[in-house]
Amino acid sequence: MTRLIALIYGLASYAIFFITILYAIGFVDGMIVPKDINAGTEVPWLEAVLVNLALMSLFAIQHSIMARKSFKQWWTQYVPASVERSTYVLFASLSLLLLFWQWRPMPAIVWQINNPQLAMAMTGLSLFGWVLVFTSTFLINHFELFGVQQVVQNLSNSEPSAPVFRTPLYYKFVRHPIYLGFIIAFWATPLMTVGHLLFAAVTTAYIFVGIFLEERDLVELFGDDYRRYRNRVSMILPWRKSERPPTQRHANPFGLSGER
Ligand SMILES: C[S@@+](CC[C@H](N)C(=O)[O-])C[C@H]1O[C@@H](n2cnc3c(N)ncnc32)[C@H](O)[C@@H]1O
Repeated sequence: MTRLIALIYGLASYAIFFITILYAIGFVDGMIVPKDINAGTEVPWLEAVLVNLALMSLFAIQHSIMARKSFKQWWTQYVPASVERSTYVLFASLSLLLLFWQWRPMPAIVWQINNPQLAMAMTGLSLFGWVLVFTSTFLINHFELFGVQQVVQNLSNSEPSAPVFRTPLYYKFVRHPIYLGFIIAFWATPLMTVGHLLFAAVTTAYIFVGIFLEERDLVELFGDDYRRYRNRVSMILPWRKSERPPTQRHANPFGLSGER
């Protein structure tokens, strides 16, 4: 019975996440949803900046803290391990929904593309970013990332699968295609307002902090496999890294050579 409740909870959290990500596309790209990033009542700019920063910080803090191993160890004393990931997904979705609801528009224009073909190309590029995000989650393990695999395994009384290091397709070119997808989706817009710029800049900065924390955990989890991968494949932009032995990189972090 408890396992069935866990499954229903996991599926409900996944459904809320799915609605949230669809809303996020409409919110950022100004499509379909009732309130997008430039909609709503205008308030004094200082109030708008403070409220928007607080909303983004709430998401960032929740998202970073709940993803750490030490937090999970403490938290699973109170929450069954099988629903830990679903709870994380649920809290992240709720903090994003709060952001969409309470976001204060800042409509001053930073850039605007008036050429219809070019404007459409920018929106297309943003949608390509979302496709990159979505498809990359399947390359890693979509249902494990969003907690569904854990509640299904728990229902069938099987052991949770150990994390597997994967580098398929996009992961051969960049280490963080999901984050690259978000950056493209947030910056490629035909109408960049001050509010949208604040959103794109803060989330991009947060992504780089997230990468730092995530890679620390990945090195701990996968050891030399991840270190070698990091030496070989670039972080976010798909250009080839010059291959150098890892020892030389550590010994000589500024790339200064004593050789003449
Ligand atoms: C939201 S995903 C982001 C993945 C990656 N940073 C990206 O941008 O595509 C975060 C989860 O992916 C896992 N992860 C990241 N890279 C991975 C890889 N190459 N293989 C397996 N899991 C990975 C992390 O351990 C973390 O649980």
